[in-house]
Amino acid sequence: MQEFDIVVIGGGPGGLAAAYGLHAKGMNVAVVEKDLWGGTCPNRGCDPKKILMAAVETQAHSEALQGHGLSGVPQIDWTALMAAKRAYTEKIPSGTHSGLKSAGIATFHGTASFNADGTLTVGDDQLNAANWIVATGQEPRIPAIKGSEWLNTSNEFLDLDSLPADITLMGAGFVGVEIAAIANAAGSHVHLIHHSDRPLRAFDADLVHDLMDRLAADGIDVQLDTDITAVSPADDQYQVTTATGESWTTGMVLATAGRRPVIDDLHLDRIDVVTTAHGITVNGQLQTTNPHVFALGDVVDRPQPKLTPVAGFEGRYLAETLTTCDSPAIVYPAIPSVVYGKTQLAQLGVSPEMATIQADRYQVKDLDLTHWYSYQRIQDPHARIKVVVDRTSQNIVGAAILSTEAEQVINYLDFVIQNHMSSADISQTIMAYPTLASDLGYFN
Ligand SMILES: Cc1cc2nc3c(=O)[nH]c(=O)nc-3n(C[C@H](O)[C@H](O)[C@H](O)COP(=O)(O)OP(=O)(O)OC[C@H]3O[C@@H](n4cnc5c(N)ncnc54)[C@H](O)[C@@H]3O)c2cc1C
Ligand SMILES: NC(=O)c1ccc[n+]([C@@H]2O[C@H](COP(=O)([O-])OP(=O)(O)OC[C@H]3O[C@@H](n4cnc5c(N)ncnc54)[C@H](O)[C@@H]3O)[C@@H](O)[C@H]2O)c1
Repeated sequence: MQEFDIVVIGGGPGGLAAAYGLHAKGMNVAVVEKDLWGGTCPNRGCDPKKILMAAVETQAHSEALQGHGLSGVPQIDWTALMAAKRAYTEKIPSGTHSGLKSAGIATFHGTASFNADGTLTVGDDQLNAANWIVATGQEPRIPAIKGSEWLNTSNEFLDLDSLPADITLMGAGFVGVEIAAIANAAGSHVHLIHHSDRPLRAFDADLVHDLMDRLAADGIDVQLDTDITAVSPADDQYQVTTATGESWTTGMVLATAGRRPVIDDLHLDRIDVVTTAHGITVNGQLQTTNPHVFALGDVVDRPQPKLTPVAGFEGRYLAETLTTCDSPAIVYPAIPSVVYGKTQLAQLGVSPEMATIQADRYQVKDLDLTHWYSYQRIQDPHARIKVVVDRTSQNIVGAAILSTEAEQVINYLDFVIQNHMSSADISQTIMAYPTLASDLGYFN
């Protein structure tokens, strides 16, 4: 039996933030990882996705300037782009593991499983700890349809040797919309199929509608209120069938219908940790129903979006609070969400929809940005922002933006909201001009 102060299960961004923080406070820490050290984000999530997106964004900027000083749209070389992605991702697991080892954090590679006596088995190793942190993340959910065994996921897409000429995505959430943008820009014909009329439900409905129009204008076959009911092999392709009997042949079908918590192997029932279909139940201190077991990151059942910076924030919170008594509950700052692509959709703070419901408290400014200098310069065809302003303080408290530059603007607004600033406050800062940052003072 090997004894530790804390054992962290899951070597992703959340687990690693907790492990390094607790180690820095003098704790004897071990981390267990069953697959790739570094977890989803750097191996098969945010980072490889955004490497592919670099080509998409550059192509989109060039496309917008056709007839405005550029001629010829660059084409994506999938093989070379995938090689660039792999050159980055292949170093992640060994680099992450050696970072832990050189810091003096114990590591175990294998699937962790709790025993009824509260200890942990990892292969041939038996571990015991005063406290445990479960940070095992999520994995793609495979819908139970006829032929579900033929469905692939974002894991396979982000490591494809060659891109099929036709690809079908089942679900228009974050993953589906981003993969649609990449595959479309790289030359594949994309079917983006969503079962309801409300894709990207967490985002402003008007801007989502605008985004769907943009995707359709780019040549993506966007079908809402459509259920894929069966997938079957057809020669070296697949036949997709919908509930209304429509069908087509496609080179690959991806389940992009959401993700599920990775908890099956842990046997959490043996140690009285309660879970739901959405993940592990925790209190405000991220403590589970077993007082010695904590959980963080994507595996937790909580309303905050499941994003890398949120997992890291929770890891740092636990590193701080596990070493103190009677710690205060975690308080999340405003959390920006961005759907990347040729056109980016971003949102932060009080949503325009919520602000409209509470109209006596908030004002929503719906601004067409296409004629603003920053967007004319790059010929951004559909830039629009909704800014939420608190009527009493005049502070900006929320925003939703659709534009090729949304990821930058939302991060500037994150600082504005975090620092309780109004446009008048922003005007007291001299920004480099003309830039997206110098636009901030004009938002109300
Ligand atoms: C395609 C895609 C794109 C994304 N893009 C973005 C983005 O642009 N921005 C963003 O902020 N977020 C993005 N995300 C979400 C982001 O990847 C996650 O929020 C983040 O990785 C969560 O970190 P985590 O530490 O909670 O879990 P994970 O990173 O999933 O790590 C959990 C680790 O636990 C391990 N594990 C599981 N069970 C066991 C066990 N029994 N024993 C031992 N180890 C175990 C797993 O192998 C895994 O390595 C994306 C996700 C996907 C799938
Ligand atoms: N840019 C980013 O920050 C980014 C990118 C990718 C993923 N993520 C994170 O990962 C999480 C998971 O992303 P995701 O896209 O897998 O899930 P998601 O929940 O965002 O989207 C899945 C969508 O599929 C729909 N769906 C469910 N069943 C379906 C079916 N049978 N047919 C068609 N559609 C169906 C759901 O209604 C939902 O809208 C996100 O919530 C986000 O937190 C973030």
